[in-house]
Amino acid sequence: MNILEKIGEKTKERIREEKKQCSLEEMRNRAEHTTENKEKPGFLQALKVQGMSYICEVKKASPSKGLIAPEFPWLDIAKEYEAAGASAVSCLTEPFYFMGQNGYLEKIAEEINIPVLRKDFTVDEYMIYQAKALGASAVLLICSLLDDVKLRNFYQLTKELHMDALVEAHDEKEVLRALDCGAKIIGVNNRDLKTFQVDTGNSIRLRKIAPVDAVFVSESGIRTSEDIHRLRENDIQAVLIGETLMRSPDKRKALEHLNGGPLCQK
Ligand SMILES: O=C(O)c1ccccc1NCC(=O)[C@H](O)[C@H](O)COP(=O)(O)O
Repeated sequence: MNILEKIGEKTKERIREEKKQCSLEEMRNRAEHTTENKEKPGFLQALKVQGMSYICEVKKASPSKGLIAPEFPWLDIAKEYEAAGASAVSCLTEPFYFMGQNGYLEKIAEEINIPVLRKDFTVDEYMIYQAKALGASAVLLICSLLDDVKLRNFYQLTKELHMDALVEAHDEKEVLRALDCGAKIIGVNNRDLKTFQVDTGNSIRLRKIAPVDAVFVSESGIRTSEDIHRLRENDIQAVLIGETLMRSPDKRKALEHLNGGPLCQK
């Protein structure tokens, strides 16, 4: 089993337990009655800025790096990202490998006016209703964790709930599967899940097989303004950045440095 499969299995277990506290019917009901997000731009819309758009991640720990942020003022971090001009915030809710919590997402979504992506390992439709009920504007659908039927159904459910999905691929075949399910936002992860090595060349290579009108997000391992420049030159419209920002004491300065100047606002 690779790390993603392990996280997927652990997530299935976790959701089985969570369903005992709040059933699928109850979660569906909560999702359908939430009023959160009515005033915010959608996730897809927020990514359509001139220049590069930034999805900034609130991330305490990870399987590849262990503990990243021993001090973790998660709400202040999200507010700092918003003030610095981020297009969206990505919030980890996976507890066992990333030390995330649903409560972080819920409070962040309530307190900021940009969309929040629930960064979790969606393996059950329950998690999509739950994301909506917690205030997320978008969820992550990872191709390698889902068969074609689930990928399509889960994508469809995000649309029914007026959410967006970041559909994540690691190779050519998965980019084609993402497009096939109707994805408008394709994320390519630059992290090799066997070695944890990152190579932004992976998203540049795969950009070429997605249509120009798909919003293409390069995820993981983005460290320098040169990385951003090269991604932008290769028609990549958005980046998802965690560790580099989490380790920067001044998020605005770090983002402006990466971007080579202030971020473009809509
Ligand atoms: O971050 C990890 O170590 C990791 C390992 C296995 C599966 C997923 C993993 N990360 C999830 C992400 O996609 C990243 O948090 C995100 O792209 C930001 O990456 P980074 O900027 O490198 O922190």
